[in-house]
Amino acid sequence: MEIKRAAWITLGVVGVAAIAYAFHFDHKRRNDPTFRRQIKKNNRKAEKERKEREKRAKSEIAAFVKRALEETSKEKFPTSIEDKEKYFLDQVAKGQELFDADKSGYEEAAIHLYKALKVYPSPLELIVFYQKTVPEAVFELVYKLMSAEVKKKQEEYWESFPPQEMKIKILPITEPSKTKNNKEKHLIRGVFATNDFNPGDVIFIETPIVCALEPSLEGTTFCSYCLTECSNTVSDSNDLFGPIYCSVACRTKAFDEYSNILFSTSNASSSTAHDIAPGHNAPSSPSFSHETASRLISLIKSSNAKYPLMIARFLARMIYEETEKVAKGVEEEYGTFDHIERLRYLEIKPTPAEKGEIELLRELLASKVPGIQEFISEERYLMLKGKLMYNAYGIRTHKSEDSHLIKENAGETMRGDITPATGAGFYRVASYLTHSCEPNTEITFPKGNHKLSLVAISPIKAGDQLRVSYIPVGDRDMNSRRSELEAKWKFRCMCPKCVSEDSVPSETDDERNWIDEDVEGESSNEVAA
Ligand SMILES: C[S@@+](CC[C@H](N)C(=O)[O-])C[C@H]1O[C@@H](n2cnc3c(N)ncnc32)[C@H](O)[C@@H]1O
Repeated sequence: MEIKRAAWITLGVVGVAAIAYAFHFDHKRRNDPTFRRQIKKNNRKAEKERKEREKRAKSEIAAFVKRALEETSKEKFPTSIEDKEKYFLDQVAKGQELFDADKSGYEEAAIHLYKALKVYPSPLELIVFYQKTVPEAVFELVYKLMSAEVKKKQEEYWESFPPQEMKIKILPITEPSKTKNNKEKHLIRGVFATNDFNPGDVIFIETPIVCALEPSLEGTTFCSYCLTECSNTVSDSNDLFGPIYCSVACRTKAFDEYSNILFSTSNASSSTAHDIAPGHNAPSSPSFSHETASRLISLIKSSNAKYPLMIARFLARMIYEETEKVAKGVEEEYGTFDHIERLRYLEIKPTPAEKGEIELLRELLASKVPGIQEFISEERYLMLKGKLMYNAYGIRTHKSEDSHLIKENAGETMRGDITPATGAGFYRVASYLTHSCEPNTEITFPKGNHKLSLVAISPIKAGDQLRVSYIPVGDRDMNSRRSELEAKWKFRCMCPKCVSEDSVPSETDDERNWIDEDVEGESSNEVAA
């Protein structure tokens, strides 16, 4: 009881002293200019010291990141699975030893853990594990290294893509605002020639990342892989989708890139799977879900919807790339996902149809790649669908008299073509071509398959922007062209023809303003539908 009382008295005395000091302080602050100046000076000094400390810490981290990335870039990473395993365990052990010893070893520990990450097949899983097990300060350093690497890779992307032999560059453009009252500028990219071209010249040829036939043509006389019309067909009796191919080469590519993962009941590798005569199926994969695959197939066929198939193929292709990377120990500098990251897209609002597609895809792929369910989030699926639908081109390989065979799904056709397409393809470079009502290039499929050729239709000088027409132009007036583009593509056409024909020019209707600096974070600058 006595102790408690004494404690209260002490607290009371201290409290009274503090309040008295606060009064004194406030009084001085209000009435004594020298005191006020002194306080301001002290505050400025403290703020300066804080900023200096922050700056020092930042530059220490920057120096560490630079040193660590340089050191890692000189490292000869193992390629075989056994050597990778050994290397991984060795790096993790060294890292742990260092961070267990004391704080002075944190930086070196982070470098070892980062090196371990570079050979681990699923780095994201490992990062989550690190977060739970290594000291927070070490984790922060590893995370900084990873972020710096991603940033560097993004900055270097446009140095190696597109390859020089395509004779084009993809450069940022500031797009004048879409509406006259909107002063905001949007940053997009366009394709520019690096050589001169004459009408009729092929500027580049491109193979799609993925493509798909209109579902009503599957299993008829069109190759499911390259979309060509073929008289001699090759089938794959192990594929529940029932595709036909124009050649063994196309069948093998389709099997390796996606059908093996999606609809094939065969568990064998491509070299053996197709040597099995039709009717003599290879043993099916124990994890393969016939039922889920069949449900996805009937969804695609009954609704005539090719985009769920294109997305399934796209995701399967990503899985294929990852497995190739692990098996061969060689990593493509930029994977499929890196290529689509910067593309614009239309935001798609989820409908019950999309929710069903996502569920089926998740179920199907989870039986092949455990843990992929989380990757196929609703947001990511819709983003992928938006990017594919907004940027894909219709591929026309059929004779016009066969057009009646095609039942296009109106909800999936954005381009205003008069004749239906045989299918659609999603291309890395062509996706960046902007529209003009007076285009200088056109997209063709001269080989009658999925290979896209961009052909010059007027003289082009190095440095000119290459533009195609998204809509039939003919002799339509500016308002009609702009309305179609606004309705289907959600942008106000600012091509030179529309700008010159616009009788009420606005300040945003000037010629485009080319800029050199890199565009950051475009993946989020989607055009709202
Ligand atoms: C199919 S994407 C082309 C890819 C785009 N250049 C990019 O950076 O991802 C179509 C987008 O390009 C822009 N665009 C294309 N042609 C245009 C034009 N004539 N006038 C204004 N914007 C255009 C619009 O923002 C439209 O949303």
